[in-house]
Amino acid sequence: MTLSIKNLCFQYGKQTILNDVSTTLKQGELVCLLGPNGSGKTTMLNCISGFEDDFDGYIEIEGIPVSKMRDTERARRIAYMPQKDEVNFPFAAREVVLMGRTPYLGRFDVPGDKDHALVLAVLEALDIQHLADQMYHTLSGGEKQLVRIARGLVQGAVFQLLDEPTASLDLKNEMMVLEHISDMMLSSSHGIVMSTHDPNHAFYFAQRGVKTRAVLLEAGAVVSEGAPEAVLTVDNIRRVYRLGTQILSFTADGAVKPQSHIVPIRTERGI
Ligand SMILES: Nc1ncnc2c1ncn2[C@@H]1O[C@H](COP(=O)(O)OP(=O)(O)OP(=O)(O)O)[C@@H](O)[C@H]1O
Repeated sequence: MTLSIKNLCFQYGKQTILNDVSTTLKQGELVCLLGPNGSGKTTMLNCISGFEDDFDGYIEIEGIPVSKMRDTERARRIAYMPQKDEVNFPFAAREVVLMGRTPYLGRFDVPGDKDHALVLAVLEALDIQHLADQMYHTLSGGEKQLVRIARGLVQGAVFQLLDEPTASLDLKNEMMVLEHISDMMLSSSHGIVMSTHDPNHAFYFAQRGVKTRAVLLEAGAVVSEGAPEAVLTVDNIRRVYRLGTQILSFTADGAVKPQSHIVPIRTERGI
């Protein structure tokens, strides 16, 4: 299955946010969506998920426009983990995760044993089972993030859109989420778009053997896309972020291949 984005343009009022973006996401492939603050990453994910529908261009799965799909049909194909969301009612974390099963329930159905078991399994996989009965609104930012990731996972959609899933996570939880995403990619046929501010995430996934593509946005347009080493070069990063970097290579314990690692050196303010 392929998710195709063709000539996507989006404006807020008169401000162009996305300018003729075309790319694809195939099952079995992970796209790291990178770009400076305000370059349009979240807006692009909002358009793909159907959260924003007032765009020009096409977003299709196997030729069927996502905007023409019924909500449940779309939710079975695309799960969206937004950067932030407000759950305004006093739900326990486990109930928030259980909401991911909604696309599989009829209007008057209640979740069954299988749904509850899946929720528990995902909470355990993310090592947050101890949060299950805590009220969502009382969780820390990082804990909420993990609960939202769990909700996306139980949704079981082919395509997963993750908006900065590791923002506000501590070092260990960031690595755990990266490991979980790469394990999921290696053991199933999901397609993932993950926006991130850390280009090293793309190198990490590629090094783990995940079919990884980097897409670099600047001011709402794709400036480069392809294999992480081809996109995340010193020149491209200087051009897009106005940041001088060095790319190091190291071989992690137990790894067979060396992994690249971008180290920021200095900004190029005023240039
Ligand atoms: N509701 C809105 N109304 C007007 N402008 C908006 C709105 N939401 C976002 N924007 C603008 O759209 C542009 C792109 O925002 P977007 O959140 O997509 O960028 P981003 O690449 O995800 O940024 P970040 O890395 O900071 O999360 C920004 O200039 C932002 O100010």
